[in-house]
Amino acid sequence: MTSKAGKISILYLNRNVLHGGRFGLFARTPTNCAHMFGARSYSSRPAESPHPARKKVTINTIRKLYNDNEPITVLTAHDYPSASFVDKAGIDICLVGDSLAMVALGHESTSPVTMEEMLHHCRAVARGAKSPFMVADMPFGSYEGSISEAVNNAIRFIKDGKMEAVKLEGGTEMVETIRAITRIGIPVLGHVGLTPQRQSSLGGYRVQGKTLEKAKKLIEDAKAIQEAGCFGMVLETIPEPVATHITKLLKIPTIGIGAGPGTSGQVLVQLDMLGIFDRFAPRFAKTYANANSVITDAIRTYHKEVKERKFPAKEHCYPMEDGELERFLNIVGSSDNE
Ligand SMILES: Nc1nc(=O)c2c([nH]1)NC[C@@H]1CN(c3ccc(C(=O)N[C@@H](CCC(=O)O)C(=O)O)cc3)CN21
Ligand SMILES: CC(C)C(=O)C(=O)O
Repeated sequence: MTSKAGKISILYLNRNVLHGGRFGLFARTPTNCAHMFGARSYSSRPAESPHPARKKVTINTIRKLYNDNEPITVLTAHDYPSASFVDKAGIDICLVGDSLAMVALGHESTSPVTMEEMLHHCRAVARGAKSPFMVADMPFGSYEGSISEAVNNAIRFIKDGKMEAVKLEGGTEMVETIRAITRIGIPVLGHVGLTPQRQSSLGGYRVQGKTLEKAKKLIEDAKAIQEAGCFGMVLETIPEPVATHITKLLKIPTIGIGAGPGTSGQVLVQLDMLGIFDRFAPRFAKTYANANSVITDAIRTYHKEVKERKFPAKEHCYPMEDGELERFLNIVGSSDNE
């Protein structure tokens, strides 16, 4: 390597970091370099099956969790590694939320994300998570124009996106749409309260249902979409007493985000709870890790080690075949390599 090339660091996300040491096609074995350099064999775990035995979560499982009064866990994923984390951790429902527009694509709101983009993310998530029940957000503009468009787009999430259910925002005004989608056998997760796709008309990401009148409207919406056939619904950013009351009133599970502990389950955006997304932090977004600084520190160290020629070390290099090095050096001269 020339000294010039040695100063260029290229970001290469290591699969083993992302997957906690799961090796796939590119498995490295200790024999790659060890015999050449006499290095100690370094840690290498046996290949695991991509998704160790975990029972598939179906809509019946969700129903049973609800009947048993066991909290339902929901977490978003937007790509293959984030989906594999959801699966490995035992989460019940994996949501490909349109919040990916903001946290994974850098948009200012969820509105710009398209059907094609959502389907692209869904397919990656479906490859990464096999056990959770798989739900995708229908993006803004994909279900409001007409019922047939909504139905056709819901079908695309099942056929092309490899999802099992769809989520869509709205209350009484979405009843016919929800009915049409559930009638053809696609489970629908409703979403009322703060509906981010309508943030312009809500005046931003504000708490919803803070007055008696607005709480009553929320209750009406929740009852209407239950009646329309939703298997559950997200209650987003509403006062805890309102969410608890709605949960008691309904016969289907409520999944809260910023709705307090009285709902049937909880959902968070994965990049929020990992402490990676740092553009804003809603009050409800508890961080369970500070992955932003872990990742930044790791990349900083990599950058530094390349600049200082500490990486790659001998154990990251490949030997020639036995006896070939001497023959090679005889031809090219040994001074090059020292
Ligand atoms: N990263 C991320 N996390 C989310 O939870 C999330 C998204 N993005 N994008 C789509 C929606 C938008 N969401 C949001 C965004 C901001 C607040 C927020 O900051 N709310 C204020 C409340 C303000 C009030 O009092 O009305 C807060 O302080 O929590 C809430 C929900 C939830 N969803
Ligand atoms: C925050 C959850 C409920 C969501 O809708 C999303 O991720 O888009």
